[in-house]
Amino acid sequence: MQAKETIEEVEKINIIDTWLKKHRLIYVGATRHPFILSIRDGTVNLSSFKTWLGQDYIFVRAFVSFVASVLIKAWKESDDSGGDMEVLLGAMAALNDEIQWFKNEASKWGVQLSDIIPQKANKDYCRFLESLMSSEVKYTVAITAFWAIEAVYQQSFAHCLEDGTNTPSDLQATCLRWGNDGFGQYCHSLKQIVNRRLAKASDDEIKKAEVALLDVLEHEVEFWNMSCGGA
Ligand SMILES: Cc1ncc(CN)c(N)n1
Repeated sequence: MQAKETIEEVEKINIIDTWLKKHRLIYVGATRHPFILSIRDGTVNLSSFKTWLGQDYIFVRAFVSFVASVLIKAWKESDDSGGDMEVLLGAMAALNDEIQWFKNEASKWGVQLSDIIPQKANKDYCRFLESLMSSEVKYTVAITAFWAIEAVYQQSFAHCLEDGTNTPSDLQATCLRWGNDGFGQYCHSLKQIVNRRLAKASDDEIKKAEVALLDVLEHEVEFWNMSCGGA
């Protein structure tokens, strides 16, 4: 009995890692997608890359509003003992740079951002973000989704920068954008916030946060599929 309680306590401290083990298949599907693997081995189709670039620019604009809503929830619901506001403000500032980065990359690759029409997977993902912006959705659930969205990109693009990969030199900057150590550290800070919130959350919130994580992973897979010319 004593031993079982100890395991449960340990799992409560790091619920995220427990979930990532439990949902390993879909997590690997999102972070080791064929599109990412094609960047990593240098066989990436440049028209797929340009599709991803244009569609992601639209996504990031919706993502900014979502992050603003998470910031508002943090202000209303968090005791901020873990410096949540600072981390979220840093995220907003990074997204400002990210939007500028997309504009520069688009002009480099000849992608006309004003002509981009959002595809179904992108519209579905943006609608999901909007659903999380509702005041009915708790901070713990929204920040779990937020961490997952950032972590998928960090894990995916860092994979393309490992030793022995064949990532094309003109895509290195893209991989570094999300695969750099600073972004990894930022994702780690978000994960700590999420684990701290989940350790204190009600069973209902924990259940909703786990569903939000799974929803994010499914949307990320669909987003990569769309970039490869799927849905
Ligand atoms: C689809 C998607 N997911 C995540 C990220 C990282 N902010 C992004 N730019 N686009």
